[in-house]
Amino acid sequence: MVSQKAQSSTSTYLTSHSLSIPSDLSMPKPNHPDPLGNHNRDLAWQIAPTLFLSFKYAWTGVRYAFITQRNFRIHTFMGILAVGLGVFLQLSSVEIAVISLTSGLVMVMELLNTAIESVVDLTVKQSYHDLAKIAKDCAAGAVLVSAIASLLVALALILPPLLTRIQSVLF
Ligand SMILES: Nc1ncnc2c1ncn2[C@@H]1O[C@H](COP(=O)(O)OP(=O)(O)OP(=O)(O)O)[C@@H](O)[C@H]1O
Repeated sequence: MVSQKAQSSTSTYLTSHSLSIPSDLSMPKPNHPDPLGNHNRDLAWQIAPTLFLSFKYAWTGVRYAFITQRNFRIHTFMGILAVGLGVFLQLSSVEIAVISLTSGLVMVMELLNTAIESVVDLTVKQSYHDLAKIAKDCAAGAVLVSAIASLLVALALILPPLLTRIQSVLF
């Protein structure tokens, strides 16, 4: 049921961006030779020929996650808020770096979670499989653990100076 919802948002995204899923994913199409001469990518449908295109595809992935994944949007907003508060409260550069790292880690985990969900859906389609459940639950667990760690870091570094600032304004 939830998978159907995820698949429908993926389909909407693909349709609105004039993209489609290749009908025969099992057939390798080695008509895009690896420009670096690596021979370990024979199964890849396409290999980005330039560094610029690699960045473009990576950005497309971030955009896809932002558009289709509500949790990714929430984590992005929370990360911006945490770093913004750090700057506003004039935390040290090391403290802001730690907040940025942990906030970024949650977004990275959310991107990997989205990637794993897509590969699982691609593999098992709409059928139930215990291993699909384990893969999705563990990927979601990774996001949860990183979010808790990020929250603890934010509480430890932001809350004390924030409370001091609020007290100084009120009293
Ligand atoms: N094919 C499947 N087989 C078994 N269980 C599945 C399958 N698809 C989904 N599930 C179960 O449903 C849960 C929710 O699936 P979904 O695809 O929405 O992942 P999610 O991690 O909750 O997504 P999101 O991160 O977008 O909230 C999974 O964590 C898993 O327990």
